[in-house]
Amino acid sequence: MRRSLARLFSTPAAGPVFLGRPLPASVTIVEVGPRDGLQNEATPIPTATKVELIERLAAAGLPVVEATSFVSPKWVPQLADAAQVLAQVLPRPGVRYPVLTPNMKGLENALAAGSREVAIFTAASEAFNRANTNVGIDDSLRRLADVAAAAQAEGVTVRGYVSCVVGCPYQGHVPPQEAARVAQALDQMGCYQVSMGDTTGVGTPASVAAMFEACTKVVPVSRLAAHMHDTYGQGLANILAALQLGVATLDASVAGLGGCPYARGATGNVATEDVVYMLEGMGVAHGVDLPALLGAADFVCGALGRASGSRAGTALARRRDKEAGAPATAAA
Ligand SMILES: CC(C)(COP(=O)([O-])OP(=O)([O-])OC[C@H]1O[C@@H](n2cnc3c(N)ncnc32)[C@H](O)[C@@H]1OP(=O)([O-])[O-])[C@@H](O)C(=O)NCCC(=O)NCCSC(=O)C[C@@](C)(O)CC(=O)[O-]
Repeated sequence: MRRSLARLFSTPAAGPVFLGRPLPASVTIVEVGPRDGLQNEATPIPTATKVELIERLAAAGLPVVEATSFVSPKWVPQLADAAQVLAQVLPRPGVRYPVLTPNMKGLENALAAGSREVAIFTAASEAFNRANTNVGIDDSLRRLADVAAAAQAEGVTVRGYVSCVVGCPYQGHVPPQEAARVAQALDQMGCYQVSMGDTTGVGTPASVAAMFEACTKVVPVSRLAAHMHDTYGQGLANILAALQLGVATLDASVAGLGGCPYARGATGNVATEDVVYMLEGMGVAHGVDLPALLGAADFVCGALGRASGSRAGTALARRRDKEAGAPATAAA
């Protein structure tokens, strides 16, 4: 598989360049499949399956695997086993397992479960934020400031999320300045990074670039991440737009799993396999072992009884299986 991929791509001589402009030499992929991917699943998934998925993703070289959420089990029943998941995941050197915490109760539960990194979340859309967390944007920012301060007092790292950064299922267009205002508020709370979420995948490279351009006026690009859903098939194009602006942290979900329970019709994040394939082809270092990632995708798709949502993953798995059946010389 590695040799056959190497035959597809030529390595750029002096760092990755696209249309004459440099891209980040390396990116960090934040794997959100076990949290964002599974939170919307209607059928209960055994804790052991979640734990095995997380461990397979970590073993595939993903340095950050968002493991679960300490949210209300009434709101997101699928992740009610958050503490058990964290208790069972084996620590792995160099890998972090952040969890979502919407409020102080979530933080207390996460700390009690031994979490060392949490993510707080709000939205650039008033209506979505009320649907997702029962409060408006400014009230949520006040609540989250307390959560961030309490986490930091315990030495726990805090990441921020802004949802609906270009469009909202309830109120439509979201102005870039509003996304930037909320990103700046999270940045000022001491979040080490703010991940900008196109929750329903309605963005296009133009709207995503405009949003990031507004954000980089108030938050350094090194502290921004792209969290693109692929509902309208724009996920990779939107990621490319973000990369061109220097965004070097990309959220993605193995097999393209996911969707937000409070954004009806939204499908999963851009698939990790698709992102890795694009980065590989463009000469951007990503640190992920693609065959191991394909193995994790096979595992979760088998457990959920469904086909992968990743186009690259599906094609690569077909290629892998063909090569495995072919004589060694033919696969060289
Ligand atoms: C924020 C709340 C809790 C407010 O929900 P609320 O109902 O307003 O909460 P409350 O403070 O009034 O409490 C009501 C009950 O919930 C309990 N409770 C309260 N908090 C917790 C907690 N943390 N853990 C466990 N239980 C909790 C609390 O103890 C109480 O229990 P009762 O007394 O009735 O038995 C709720 O709205 C919630 O959990 N929302 C989370 C929704 C969610 O997880 N959405 C998906 C994640 S965000 C996302 O996917 C977007 C993202 C990040 O991926 C980026 C993108 O794509 O855009």
